[in-house]
Amino acid sequence: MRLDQVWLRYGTRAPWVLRAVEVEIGPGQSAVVLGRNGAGKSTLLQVAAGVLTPSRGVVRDRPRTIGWVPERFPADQPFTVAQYLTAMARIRALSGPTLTRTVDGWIERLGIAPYRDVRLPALSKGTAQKVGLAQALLRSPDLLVLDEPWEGLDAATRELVPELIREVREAGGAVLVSDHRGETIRLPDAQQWSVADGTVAVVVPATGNGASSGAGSETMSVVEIAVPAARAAATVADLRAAGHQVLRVRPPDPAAPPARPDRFPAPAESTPPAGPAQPGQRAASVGADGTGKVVP
Ligand SMILES: Nc1ncnc2c1ncn2[C@@H]1O[C@H](COP(=O)(O)OP(=O)(O)OP(=O)(O)O)[C@@H](O)[C@H]1O
Repeated sequence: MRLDQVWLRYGTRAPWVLRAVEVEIGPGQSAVVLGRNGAGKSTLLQVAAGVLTPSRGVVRDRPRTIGWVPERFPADQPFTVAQYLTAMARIRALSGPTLTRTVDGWIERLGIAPYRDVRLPALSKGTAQKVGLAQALLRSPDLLVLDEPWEGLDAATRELVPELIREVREAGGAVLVSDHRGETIRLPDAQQWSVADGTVAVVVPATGNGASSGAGSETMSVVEIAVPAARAAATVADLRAAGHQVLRVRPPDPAAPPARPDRFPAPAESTPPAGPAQPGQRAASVGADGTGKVVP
């Protein structure tokens, strides 16, 4: 799945929350979405899950079966846990003994059996969150999107979350998860998507979860280039066609000085050799303000 030049704002006069975002994730991969409060993590996840439609740009190749766990499970519904999960399982085209087995299995695994006949509004936040997790996993998702899944969970279930993520990945699903508690230290091989100022910077780990070009173990070079804003989209297309991975295009920064040809000195003896990129780092961007990173 790829977010292609995605922009989003909550109203025609509202400020942009996401600006020219370019990220992608493939089957079996996971990414942790990081950023300060209000940076746009939930917005990004909702766009990925199809809950929000981009104001501009497109989401390409979104998988068919999506498990979506919002930051706050909407527990204001007049059903018991069992009724709710059964209805959700039907929506996911389960039926008969498979439906019963699946619903019972998740109720058991997430430790919510004592609450199966309790109505959703009466649940604690943590138990409601578990119901939210269960409904997302009733059918093995091709894309699992978890917004702050650790919030309100007890210790045992917090331990379970990385296991659930691993299982989805092993079944070929992709996983996006936001985290402001630092819990994603439990997901060492996930990509990191850092959201700031409406843009997303990507760091791919050296092993285990590389992006689709599979160059995770190579030593990477980072090339920064500047293009006129009007040429940004075409340049991205050219770079992709040439086999480079372009993960980000920075929007114009009005405060930035105009790019000058001498901003990036030509390689010369006096130029200190660039160190290797961070292990596994494959950031790439073409900045309309003139900065960016392209990795072959
Ligand atoms: N439904 C909405 N209507 C208007 N503005 C919104 C809406 N949802 C979010 N925003 C605004 O969009 C910006 C990004 O919010 P978002 O919830 O995506 O950030 P976040 O990084 O997930 O924050 P947090 O860590 O606090 O959950 C914020 O300025 C927020 O106020």
